[in-house]
Amino acid sequence: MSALPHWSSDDPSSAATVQFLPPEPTTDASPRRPASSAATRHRPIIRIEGLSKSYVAGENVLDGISLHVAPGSIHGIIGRSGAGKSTLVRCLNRLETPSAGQIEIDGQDITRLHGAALRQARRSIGMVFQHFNLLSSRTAAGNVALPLELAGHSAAQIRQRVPELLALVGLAHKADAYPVELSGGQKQRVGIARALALEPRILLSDEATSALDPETTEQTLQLLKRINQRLGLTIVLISHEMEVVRDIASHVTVLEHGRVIESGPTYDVFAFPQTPTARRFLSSIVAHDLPEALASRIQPQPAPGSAPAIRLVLAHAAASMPVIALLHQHFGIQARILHGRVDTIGGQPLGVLTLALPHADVRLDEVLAWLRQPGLHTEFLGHAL
Ligand SMILES: Nc1ncnc2c1ncn2[C@@H]1O[C@H](COP(=O)(O)OP(=O)(O)OP(=O)(O)O)[C@@H](O)[C@H]1O
Repeated sequence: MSALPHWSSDDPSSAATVQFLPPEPTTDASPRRPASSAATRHRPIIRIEGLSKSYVAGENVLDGISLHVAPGSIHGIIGRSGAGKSTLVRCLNRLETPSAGQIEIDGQDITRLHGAALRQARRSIGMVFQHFNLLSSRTAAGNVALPLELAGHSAAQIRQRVPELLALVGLAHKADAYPVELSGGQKQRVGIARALALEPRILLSDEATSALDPETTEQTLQLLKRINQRLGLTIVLISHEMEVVRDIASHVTVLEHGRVIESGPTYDVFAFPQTPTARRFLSSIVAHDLPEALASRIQPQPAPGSAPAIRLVLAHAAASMPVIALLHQHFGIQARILHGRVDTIGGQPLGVLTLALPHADVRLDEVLAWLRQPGLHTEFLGHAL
């Protein structure tokens, strides 16, 4: 006997009647991400085309990467260990030499540059590292002065510029301190001031907050954000911490085996990941994937005591929609939350909920049709026991 005889277990996409429509014009709530974004509207400051890199002949660590980075954006690069993130970022400032492809920075193909021309181009790209890479024999001021000295600035220019840079990162009072006398967060701020010394247009950050505690991470991210906004600096940031990407990146690219598998505005990638890898990666932030124990309780066919299970992505304004109350109001359904999370991505709310919808008197296809509303994406998962 089926416990839910009136629910349709047919293909839910063949939904018929729409019982209730919102007052505003409906737009397609498709899970596919929008094609147009800031990264495609502006002339990119970084344009990577067909970039490949191998350390060992025949083994591509980067495999035909094409990627555009919009000026003024903060672009996160995520992916498993060994996916090629550091190699990609190190190709951007030619710490690594690409095996094939082009990298244009501000319209100039840096893969063709050598010697003095390459050194000149590198000045427009600063870099911060996970372990700060400060010279222990130099004070904070001395570390910040180093790139200026190497670039041939006069002593008078350096005396003027270094205090400005230390003030920018909130360390004017630590000019004479040696690295050993600084906390991790302070060392990283010296690293950031040093990276900004030659007024780069791009800042590369390779796990810059990974060695810091959560509070210091937050302060460092706020500093990077301020610098991004105040100086219009483009930041390319590798992080294995999805919270960092959520809090700071306007765009994100997911790498797997040296290839781009997803790329777009952070909100869209987080709300509608297109690949299992990205879904897994984002699961600490967005509840796309169900815990194993729960997933195994959802079966394709109804069974006695089971209830249809759906996943709802509530994006933008829809995230504040009282969807459970509305399901009850319109269909008399007493939805049960099986799993879910609401978070804020780039200042915008995003909710992902898995609901069980026990009810005997309504057709599932009608409920799914009603759920097709702006900002709401619904996926029928099966029948939850
Ligand atoms: N200098 C090198 N010589 C040889 N192989 C290298 C070198 N640097 C990186 N690799 C290899 O290239 C692959 C990609 O490494 P990369 O450091 O770019 O990945 P990643 O995504 O940044 O990893 P992680 O998150 O662990 O830092 C790995 O298999 C790594 O072993």
